[in-house]
Amino acid sequence: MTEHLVDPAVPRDLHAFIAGLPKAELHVHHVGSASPRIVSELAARHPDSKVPTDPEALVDYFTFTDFAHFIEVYLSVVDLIRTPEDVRLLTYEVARDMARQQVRYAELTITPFSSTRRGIDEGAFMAAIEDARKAAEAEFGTVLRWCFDIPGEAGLESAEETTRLATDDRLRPEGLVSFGLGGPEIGVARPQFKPYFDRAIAAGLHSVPHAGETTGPQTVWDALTDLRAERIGHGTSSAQDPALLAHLAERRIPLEVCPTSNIATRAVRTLDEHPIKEFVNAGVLVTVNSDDPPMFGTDLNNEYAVAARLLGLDERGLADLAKNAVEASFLDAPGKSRIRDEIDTYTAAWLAS
Ligand SMILES: O=C(O)c1cccc(C(=O)CC[C@H]2O[C@@H](n3cnc4c(=O)[nH]cnc43)[C@H](O)[C@@H]2O)c1
Ligand SMILES: [Zn+2]
Repeated sequence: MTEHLVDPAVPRDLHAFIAGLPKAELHVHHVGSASPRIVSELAARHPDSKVPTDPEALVDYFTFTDFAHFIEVYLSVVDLIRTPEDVRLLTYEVARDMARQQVRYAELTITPFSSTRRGIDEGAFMAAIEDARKAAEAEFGTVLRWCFDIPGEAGLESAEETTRLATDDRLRPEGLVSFGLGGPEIGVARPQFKPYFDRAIAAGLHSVPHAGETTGPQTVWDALTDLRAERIGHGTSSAQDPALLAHLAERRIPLEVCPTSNIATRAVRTLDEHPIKEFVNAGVLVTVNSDDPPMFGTDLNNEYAVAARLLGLDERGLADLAKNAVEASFLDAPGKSRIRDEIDTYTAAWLAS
């Protein structure tokens, strides 16, 4: 366990339980998962980069004044990924870090536009992520699936390119299950992306846009109505609208909650002010996720510890939280059953010991 991530308000044995708990993660970004180890390796390949390689300097570099600053730093890490081999390394090593946390299944959000516009060949990009996915499953036992997201701030050109890459049968990777929308929300209205989501949904992809992370509940309504969202990335501001919470609960539309991310980007002031408990009390299906873990100084295990504290969860409560992510995932029924059974077996053995 990483010592700086041990929350003193959470008993040590609950941290240990979380560390071994089989988990699924539904909201985690590809480039945003590059650990200091991975960043160092990429920076060594591309020494002209301004991204620091020293882990201590990286902590400062990954301290954000607001969401816009976060995106600026994020893009400097994107600039480290220049070749298909960089893409493969990043993807494979991210899976290794997930496996260490007992992540059995992850839907990883990838922004292919950022790579293709920087000159990486689109076919080689798809081959690199697929090669890493297959190797990770065989070697680490972690099943990866992809969400391709539009970087909204990059405009409709990026929406067109992302939709093309996600729906062209000659390119579309086998692991692709969903279609997203990320980046800043302020000034980037959701409805303009409706035609692109319509095409992606028609091609069989699930709709999972970010909404309500840095803007109000209307953005979540827009994501539901115009983008036909099946899950909401963050959805934090839903707490301001009781009718929206009731709608999410009634339709079983899960929220992908990322508590530490919301503090790091200053979308929420403190963890104690985070509305996760309001979501649970309203009957919303809550999943807990790490978003851009090294950039936000967290990992998935820490997010479960945060949830344990904010929601007052014991081992059974944490197992139910892990099962929420399985239920909300786009895994097939046998895949869901397998992870649920593993969670139950692990929890029963832990409680019996
Ligand atoms: O690649 C480019 O050239 C480019 C140009 C303009 C804007 C962008 C982006 O906005 C990239 C943003 C990208 O950010 C990702 N992301 C990562 N973490 C979060 C998050 O916590 N909330 C929202 N978005 C996030 C996401 O994958 C975006 O697509 C790129
Ligand atoms: Zn995100």
